[in-house]
Amino acid sequence: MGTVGEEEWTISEAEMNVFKQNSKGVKALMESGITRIPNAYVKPLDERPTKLAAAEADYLSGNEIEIPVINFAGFDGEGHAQVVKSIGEACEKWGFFQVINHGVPTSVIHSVMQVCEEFFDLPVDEKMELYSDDTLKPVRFGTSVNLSKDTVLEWRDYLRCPCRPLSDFIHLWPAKPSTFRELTTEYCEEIAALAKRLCCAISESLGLEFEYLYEVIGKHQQVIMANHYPACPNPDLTIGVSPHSDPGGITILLQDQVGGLEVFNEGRWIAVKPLPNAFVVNLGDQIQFLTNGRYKSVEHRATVNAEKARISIPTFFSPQANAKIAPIPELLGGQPPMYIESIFGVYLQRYFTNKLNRKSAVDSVQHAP
Ligand SMILES: O=C(O)CCC(=O)C(=O)O
Ligand SMILES: [Fe+2]
Repeated sequence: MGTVGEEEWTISEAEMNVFKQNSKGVKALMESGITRIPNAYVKPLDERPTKLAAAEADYLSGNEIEIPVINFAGFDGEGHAQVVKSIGEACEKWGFFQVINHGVPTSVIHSVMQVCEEFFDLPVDEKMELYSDDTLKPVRFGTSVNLSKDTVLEWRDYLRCPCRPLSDFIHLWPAKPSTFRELTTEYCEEIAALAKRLCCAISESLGLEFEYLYEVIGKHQQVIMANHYPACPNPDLTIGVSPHSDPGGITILLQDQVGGLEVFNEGRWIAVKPLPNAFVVNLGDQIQFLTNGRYKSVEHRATVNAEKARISIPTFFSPQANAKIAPIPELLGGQPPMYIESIFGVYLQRYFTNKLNRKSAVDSVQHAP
C-alpha cells in the first residue's frame, strides 16, 4: 500500500501496476503519454463517498433504510391494482425501486452476468479493439465517463451496446466471448418485455392511458451497458460513478451481490442492497419532464470496494432522438409547466458532452421561477 493522506495519495509502483491492469482505458491513456494518471482517481474531499452521518447511524443501529421492493407477480392477476399502487408510491417517494418475481428467467440473468464477466476478463488487447473515448460512438468499451471532461477519473470500465434496431448494432458488439451476442440478445428481449410492463404500470399509476409511456419511452431506444468496477486499493478516495440522474426514460439494472449502488434520498445516501435475481428500476430525467416533476429522476452513484470487483448491467430505455418532450397536459392539474419542451436527442447530446454533474442537465430545461 502507498501512503494515504487526507489530501494526497501517492502510490507505489506495485499499485501503479494495479491501476494499469485494472483500467484498460487508463493503460491506453498512459501509453499515449498522459502523465496525470497516478493521482487521477483521487477525488476532492467533498466528492468522496463518505456517507453522511444520518445514513451511517442507520447502518450502525441495524435500522437500515431500504428502497421499496415490489413483488411484480400480482401484476397480471388479482394483485394488479396493488402492484400499480405500490409502484406509484415508490416512483413518487423514491424514483427507485427493486422488482422481484418479474418474469425474466433466472437462467437468462445468470448467463448475461457471466458473459459480461468473461468479457471483462478478456486480455486487454482484445477489449481495446472496441475502445473509444468518444462518448457519441454507439458501441464502445471505455473507462471513466467522459475523458475529455473528467478532471478526476472514475474507477470503472464499461461496455456499451445499443440494442434497437438490433440489426444496426449487433455486428458491432463484441465478437468475444463467442456466446456474447446470443446471450445478450436473449437478455435484451426479456428486459424489453419487462420494460413494457413497467411502463404500463407507471402510466396506470399516473392515470394515463395504459400504454402511454410505452409509446413514448419503452418501445424506442434500448441500450445495454455493462459496468465493471475493479477492486480498488483505496475505495474511500475515489468513486465508481459520480452522482448523476439517468438522462433517459427508465433504467432497469441488474447487479451482482457485491453492492455499491447508492441512492440520494432526503439528504442521505442510501445503499441499495443487492437481492439475488432482482432488478433495480429507476426513473430518468424524461419521466420528470413528462410528469411535470411529480415523479423525479433521482441521483445515484456507485462506490467501489477494496476486496471485490463488481459488475452492474443497466439497460436504458429512452424516447426517439427526435421526440419532443414536455409535460403531459393532463398531468399539469392546473399548474404551469415547470419544464420547457426539449428534443430528446439534443438533451442527450448535451448530457454526454459534459461532465457528469448531479442534475445540472435537468436544470437546463427548467422554467425560470
Ligand atoms: O453500477 C451501478 O450500480 C450504477 C451505474 C449507473 O448508475 C449507470 O451506469 O448509469
Ligand atoms: Fe445511472
